[in-house]
Amino acid sequence: MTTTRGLEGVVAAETAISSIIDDTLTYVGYNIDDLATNASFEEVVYLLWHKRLPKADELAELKQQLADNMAVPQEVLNHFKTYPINNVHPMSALRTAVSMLALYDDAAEDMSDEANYLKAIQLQAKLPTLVTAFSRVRKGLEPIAPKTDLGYAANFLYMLSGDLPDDIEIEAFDKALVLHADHELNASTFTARVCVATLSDMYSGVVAALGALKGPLHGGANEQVMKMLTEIGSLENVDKYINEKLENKVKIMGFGHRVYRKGDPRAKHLREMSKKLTTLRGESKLYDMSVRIEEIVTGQKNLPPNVDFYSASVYHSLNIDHDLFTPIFAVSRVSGWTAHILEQYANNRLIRPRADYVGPGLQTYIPIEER
Ligand SMILES: CC(=O)SCCNC(=O)CCNC(=O)[C@H](O)C(C)(C)COP(=O)(O)OP(=O)(O)OC[C@H]1O[C@@H](n2cnc3c(N)ncnc32)[C@H](O)[C@@H]1OP(=O)(O)O
Ligand SMILES: O=C([O-])CC(=O)C(=O)O
Repeated sequence: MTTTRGLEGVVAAETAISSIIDDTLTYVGYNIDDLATNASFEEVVYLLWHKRLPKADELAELKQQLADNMAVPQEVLNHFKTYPINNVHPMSALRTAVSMLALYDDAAEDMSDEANYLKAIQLQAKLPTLVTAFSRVRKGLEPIAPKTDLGYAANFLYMLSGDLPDDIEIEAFDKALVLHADHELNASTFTARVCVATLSDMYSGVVAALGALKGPLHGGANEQVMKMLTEIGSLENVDKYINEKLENKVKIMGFGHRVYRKGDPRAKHLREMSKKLTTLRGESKLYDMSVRIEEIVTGQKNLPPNVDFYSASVYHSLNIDHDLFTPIFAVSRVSGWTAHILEQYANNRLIRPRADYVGPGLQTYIPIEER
């Protein structure tokens, strides 16, 4: 048996949801550049779930379904109030809360196609409410109920701050959601598929995926990028800081990718948004620092930025707490996870690879008193 470390290059599933071919990302055959420029997040969610773009009435129906299902059970909100708040990362709170949601869904164990589609809607609708409610509860504030007349992106920003967001904020956040929605067989999506391939339920698949997304080598990198920018503090400090890290073989968060070689096509959209929003907020220093970091890392290591690099300064400019960046990634990616879970159920086979055993050879059991 030969081992492929990290399953690099291994093709482990067939999918009709998204593809990365020659550094081009498509959702159901639509180029990400086209979608980022033209599509709303709700359209993308419909596309991933139904493998086609919605007609106007279908989009209106989905928007209504999402708005109607955003409220979460009071028991789940009350549970947040019992957490040792200073020690709880919002990704851990979200992971726990999604697991708890299953307890209040009468159809959680119903494996029919109809019930599974409704679960996807429930999850997509409720994640923004969970993330924003947790953020408020830990600040001693009451959660804000969603407004059914707001779109998905606007509702998130509204529930977070209590203020109605302006058009620029809504457009930027919506685009960020579009860009993060799906990405072929990334680690969290693979995790979700492995979980539900045992014919476990959709909530379990999403809880597993949240655990995988949380790590700094995957979705957790966006929070780490902001931590790095904060530590660096000024444009003058960038060269010394980054060069020292590279010399010591410390990874620069937000750079590199397992699949892309020339570059992540999503990064340029986020770079553009970062420039616009940081300038608007009078914090263009963050953008300038990011550009200089990119010059050094790309120049020295030939590692282009990934989706997590410029999203950090974008979310910061939207006044979002830094440890909510990864939960926001989940709010978008749950669309991809649920699409992949539905695809896995539709043509399921248990995912069970082999391991190359490298431990000791056959040993004779020694009774405990003789060891
Ligand atoms: C949404 C997402 O998940 S996008 C990815 C988000 N993650 C990050 O931004 C974390 C930083 N990046 C990384 O850790 C990696 O580039 C990964 C995990 C994304 C992909 O990496 P892999 O394909 O596993 O490559 P691997 O980690 O083996 O690195 C290969 C070489 O490139 C180097 N390298 C890779 N990424 C980086 C980086 N960000 N900074 C510096 N060096 C890096 C490694 O040190 C290694 O060097 P070596 O061969 O001299 O030991
Ligand atoms: O595909 C990957 O390995 C990671 C990634 O960029 C994503 O999940 O968006």
